[in-house]
Amino acid sequence: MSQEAERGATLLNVEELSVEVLTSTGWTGVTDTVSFQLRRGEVMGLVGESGCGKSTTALALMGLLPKASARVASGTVWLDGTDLYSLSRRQWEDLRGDDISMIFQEPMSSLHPAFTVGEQIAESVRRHRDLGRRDAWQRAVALLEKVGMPEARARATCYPHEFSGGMLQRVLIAIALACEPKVLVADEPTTALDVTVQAQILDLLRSMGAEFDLSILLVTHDLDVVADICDEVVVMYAGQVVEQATVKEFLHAPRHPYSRALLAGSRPDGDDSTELHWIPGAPPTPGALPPGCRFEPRCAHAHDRCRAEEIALQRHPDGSAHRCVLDLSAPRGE
Ligand SMILES: Nc1ncnc2c1ncn2[C@@H]1O[C@H](COP(=O)(O)OP(=O)(O)OP(=O)(O)O)[C@@H](O)[C@H]1O
Repeated sequence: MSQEAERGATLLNVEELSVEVLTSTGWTGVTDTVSFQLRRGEVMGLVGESGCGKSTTALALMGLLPKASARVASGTVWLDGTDLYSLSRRQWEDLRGDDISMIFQEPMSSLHPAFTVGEQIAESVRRHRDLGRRDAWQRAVALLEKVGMPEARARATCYPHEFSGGMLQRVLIAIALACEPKVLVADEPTTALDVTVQAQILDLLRSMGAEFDLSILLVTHDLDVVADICDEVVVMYAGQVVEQATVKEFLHAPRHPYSRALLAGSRPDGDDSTELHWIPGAPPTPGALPPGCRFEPRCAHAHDRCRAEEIALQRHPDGSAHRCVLDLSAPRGE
């Protein structure tokens, strides 16, 4: 079997995506030629410290960048063979929900306070499927049952403020899955929840992913979450992809010094916290990038070449990639 077949066919192909945002000095790049491939049925973690461009990337591939302050400068996103940036506004609206859905950290901000959750799920179903009100309502109740909502029929008639954060995230997952999309983009979906509820929502995502044959792009800063449910990882630093690897490769033999630093920092002695908060220094701000490698000022392995030239992303035959003159994964011996 070819390596491509073993890893599954590519469903979402992000090619050289660069996004700019409007700052006091004008349009400034915040992501730079981001490329990765999400395969069918795969759960991919998009990780990196705060400000590295994870959410911007996620919004860009949903066509949801805030128009006044952010724009795609270059690059292409293909979803199952469709060039997303060639779509009209109307086609984007049809695609979102139908083929690709997104859930956010704060479920409350995605729901309308004045409508019951059942109405909101049914509305999402009706927007994409030719169903009458009664059938859409039945589907909403069935979806709530599927995402583990107790007493789904009764809870469908409740308003968002009547739910806990974890239950609201289940409602959002029900809306996201209402039309059985191919891809779910989840931006820190468990960050606002307490630890027990986080585990339940991750279990739900995992089981929904398997049941619906979903590909999931999971934006997270939590490496426990990555280890728990992801198959593949894309590591971003200062707007660039610095490593793409299977979770196993990433956890046991990361190639890039930044990946290694994240992993080391997520396991401080006597503390099982996995927040990415400890690497000395801070990522550069978008308008003030160092010459050469963007991680060089914080890198324990840096040398002259890293300061002198930009480092290209190297692609490897097994589908992984890294952006460094070194390869720290000694066992693979490159
Ligand atoms: N609409 C915007 N206008 C101005 N700057 C923006 C906008 N959106 C993002 N940025 C800037 O782009 C950079 C990347 O932000 P982004 O939210 O994508 O990072 P992130 O990795 O998702 O971080 P976090 O984990 O904190 O959400 C940051 O410097 C951020 O301030």
